[in-house]
Amino acid sequence: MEHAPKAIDVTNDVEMRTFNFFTMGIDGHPLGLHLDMAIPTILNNADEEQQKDWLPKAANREFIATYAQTEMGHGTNLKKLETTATYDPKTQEFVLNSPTITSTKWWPGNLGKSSNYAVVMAQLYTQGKCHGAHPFFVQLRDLNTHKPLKGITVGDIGPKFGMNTVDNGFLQFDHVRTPRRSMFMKHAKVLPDGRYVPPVHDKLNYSAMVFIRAAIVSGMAYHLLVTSTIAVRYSAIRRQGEITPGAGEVKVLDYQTQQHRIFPQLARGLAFRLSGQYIMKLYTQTMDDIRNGDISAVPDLHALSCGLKAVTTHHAALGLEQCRMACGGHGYSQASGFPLHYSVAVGACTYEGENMVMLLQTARHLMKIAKAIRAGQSPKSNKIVDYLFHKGPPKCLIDQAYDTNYRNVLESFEHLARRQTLEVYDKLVQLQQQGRNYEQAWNDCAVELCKATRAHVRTFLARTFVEEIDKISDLSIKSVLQDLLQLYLYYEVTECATGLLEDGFMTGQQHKYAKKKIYEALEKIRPNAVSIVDSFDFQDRELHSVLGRRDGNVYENLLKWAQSSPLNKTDVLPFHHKYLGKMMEEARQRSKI
Ligand SMILES: CC/C=C\C/C=C\C/C=C\C/C=C\CCCCC(=O)SCCNC(=O)CCNC(=O)[C@H](O)C(C)(C)COP(=O)(O)OP(=O)(O)OC[C@H]1O[C@@H](n2cnc3c(N)ncnc32)[C@H](O)[C@@H]1OP(=O)(O)O
Ligand SMILES: Cc1cc2nc3c(=O)[nH]c(=O)nc-3n(C[C@H](O)[C@H](O)[C@H](O)COP(=O)(O)OP(=O)(O)OC[C@H]3O[C@@H](n4cnc5c(N)ncnc54)[C@H](O)[C@@H]3O)c2cc1C
Repeated sequence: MEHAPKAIDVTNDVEMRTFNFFTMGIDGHPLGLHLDMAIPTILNNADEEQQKDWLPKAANREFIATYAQTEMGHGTNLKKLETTATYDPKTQEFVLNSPTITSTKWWPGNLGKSSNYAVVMAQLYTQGKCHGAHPFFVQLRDLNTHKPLKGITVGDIGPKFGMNTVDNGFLQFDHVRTPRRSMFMKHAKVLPDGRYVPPVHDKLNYSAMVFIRAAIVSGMAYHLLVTSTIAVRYSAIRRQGEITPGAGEVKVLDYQTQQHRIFPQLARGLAFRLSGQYIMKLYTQTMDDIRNGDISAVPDLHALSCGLKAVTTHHAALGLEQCRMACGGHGYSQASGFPLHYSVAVGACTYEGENMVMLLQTARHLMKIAKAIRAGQSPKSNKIVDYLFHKGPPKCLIDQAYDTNYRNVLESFEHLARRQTLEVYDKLVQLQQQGRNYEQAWNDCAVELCKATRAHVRTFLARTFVEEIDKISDLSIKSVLQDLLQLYLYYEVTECATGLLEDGFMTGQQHKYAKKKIYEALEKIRPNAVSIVDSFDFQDRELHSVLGRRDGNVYENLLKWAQSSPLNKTDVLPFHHKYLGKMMEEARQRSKI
């Protein structure tokens, strides 16, 4: 063979991600931010010349870059970031500075020890005027010695709740000079003489955040499917108690309570997976549109990605905990894998926009739609929000036999989202009429605004699930997935029942009907549960779980796992006689006296 094939093509994004994932686990690694945020920023925010220079080197890993935006004092409110980048036309350089303690960059992943470059978000000053936060591509460490460059203080922020294989870091600039062209110039620009050229849309600089918010949806699907795999497999091994006295101990998966705990997580995982694919396609399409000068889809993408990010991370956090508790005492052991999966997954409730803040971003979008509805405007052929303009049935019809393709269930979700959106909009208007300014009124309505977003996102997730299952042509696969769909839809109906009952849309009888449909779905899913999770084809090394092993050999391996603990290297700990042994010996001596 002339050229032996390389094992991994490091410039191939998919190959690299797969390789990193299987070799470095799920709790992060030194290239995470480089691949997930720095490269997307270069792709979407660097101009052609900058891309030519930076992209091949980034893909080839000639440097490692991170995304340094959050500061000790501000993460959410980007307008108040304090790091400054002041343009000096004499030298055609920007001067980066961290004027206060709170301006210290804090949290960026892989900044602590690994990265030698960073995308730095800083307030751009030129010709005496501030133009808001803009991204700069800044070298932080020497390429040979890896020591911080002059004027740069950088380090690791210390252990965290989880993801401790990621070196999240801090960073300060003391009047560090960087060339004019280190500013990302695809959208906004600073000309050599210092003139500022604004972007066509002032949030295009935020596209890397939008990318991760969209990616998180599939990430949460992954976590939920992994942890429900562990819980289903273990529950099919674990025997405890009897259902029929004298008939022998049953697998705990046969208990209805156990199924009700685990199967909805499985169903939600699938729903998130399907919506995750949708939002990623929307992201790619919108970025292509932006490249072609069309920015019209940016607000829709932003609104949907924020809402999905918040809802899916929150439900994943709750679902993971249910899976852990479903595994009883062994679920609390690190051998279960749950501590690892949980601590990684819940980070996403916070990073890339704190969840409440994200829900409120989507609500801004919903309020604009409500305003248009109240003004009598027509929908704009937008698949995601048009339903808000339509009048649905006055009464819930979920218990009708003719509910083809769950139209009546979807209409119930739509009804709730429409009512919640319009009611909170009316309250916002009313409060302003009573003298509150918009921001005060907004804060007074914030909890209800978040509810509107959740109802809207629930509608989107459910509709996507129904539409995607409808497309499946293999009837045996479709039938299994339809059971999960049934569970998902009626479970979600009961989850938002208060809202549906509140205005008399749904009756108590219909609520009971939804519960009956849940129990029916649990029964249908039970015989297929293990095959369903096996079909995801997760490798044991992904699950990190003795309880979730594919071969089901739990007990023998649990014992081996415990025996391999460092504490069990010796029967007697080396310091035993110095402390506990001594204490007991002294106590025994005293009691003899
Ligand atoms: C197995 C794998 C498992 C799971 C994970 C999967 C993938 C994850 C991969 C890797 C994860 C690893 C590590 C994690 C990395 C985390 C990195 C970070 O956290 S980076 C820092 C993230 N920071 C934030 O998200 C900050 C949150 N704040 C904001 O985004 C904004 O400030 C704001 C809250 C949205 C408000 O913006 P701002 O104050 O600037 O503006 P206004 O409120 O006045 O709004 C003005 C106007 O603009 C609209 N808007 C805001 N943002 C955007 C946007 N991005 N795009 C489009 N439009 C936007 C806003 O809605 C307003 O619109 P208007 O209503 O006025 O029309
Ligand atoms: C694991 C992890 C990795 C991270 N990686 C990076 C990284 O690589 N790069 C980077 O730049 N950053 C990173 N971050 C930082 C992260 O993006 C921020 O922590 C996050 O955006 C939340 O911002 P905050 O910390 O300022 O929270 P705060 O805004 O201080 O939130 C505190 C509370 O205030 C509430 N709140 C704040 N503003 C409002 C509002 N307007 N309305 C209602 N409630 C509000 C929030 O809902 C929350 O309950 C990371 C964080 C974590 C945990």
